[in-house]
Amino acid sequence: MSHHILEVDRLRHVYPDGTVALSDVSIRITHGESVAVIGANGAGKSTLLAHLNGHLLPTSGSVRVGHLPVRRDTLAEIRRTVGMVFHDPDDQLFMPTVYEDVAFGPMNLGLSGEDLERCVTDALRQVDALHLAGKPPYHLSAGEKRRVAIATVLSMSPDILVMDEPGNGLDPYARRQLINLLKDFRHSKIVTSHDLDLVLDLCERTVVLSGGEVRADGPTREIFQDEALLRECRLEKPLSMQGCPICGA
Ligand SMILES: Nc1ncnc2c1ncn2[C@@H]1O[C@H](COP(=O)(O)OP(=O)(O)OP(=O)(O)O)[C@@H](O)[C@H]1O
Repeated sequence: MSHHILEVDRLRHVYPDGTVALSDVSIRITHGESVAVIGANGAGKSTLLAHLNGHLLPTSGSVRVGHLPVRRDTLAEIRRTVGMVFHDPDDQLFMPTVYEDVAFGPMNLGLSGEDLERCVTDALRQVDALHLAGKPPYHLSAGEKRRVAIATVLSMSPDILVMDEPGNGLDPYARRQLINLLKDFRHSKIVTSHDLDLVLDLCERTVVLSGGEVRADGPTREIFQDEALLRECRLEKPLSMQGCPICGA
């Protein structure tokens, strides 16, 4: 299972305009962990996640998936192991129909015929989007697009699932379905979200980013109990930990 270990070592990322989005970030995620990366707007969450499957490459430092360093020449193998749900579903959906979008990855892995059909159907069913199979992605609602984007990644059966704001735009029912789906996913998952109740429900470990640096890394409930840390990093407790404003419970 060593290929399921994700190691980020002294990662620094400077965008071409000189913005230092990440400086000296180190994190080790072992097989089966469920980890949230949280932080205020601009903290560096999306930049960090984009390094985990080589969508961005480090300015310095390194990212490794098991024995493989994330580099231009290892990208194909890295992307078979690390499935990435992007912040914006439009970055993920580009085929004429939803079916073709979900089939794209498995087809490239050599699946065809009934195997391909079963794989696409299963992935769409998991996100309750089978009825959308024949639609063009640009006709979908925001929440439907999000669910289909998740299906394009599930259809590849990744060993590590990386999701940037997976709950964005989902109605409460779809959000709950997503949480249950992710709870059933046996391998490692790394999620960014401003939905801190989702984080509390889903991730036993939380990494707090602020100004491109790791400010805290530990058990999620302990992180959310640290009021000074939350204040400093412009975060708030999940609603479910804020108590009832009427009865004070
Ligand atoms: N392509 C880019 N060029 C220059 N600066 C960028 C680029 N993309 C992001 N940044 C900057 O890098 C920093 C980190 O951005 P990032 O998108 O990683 O933050 P985030 O924590 O995901 O924020 P949010 O919660 O708003 O999604 C910000 O200061 C942002 O302005």
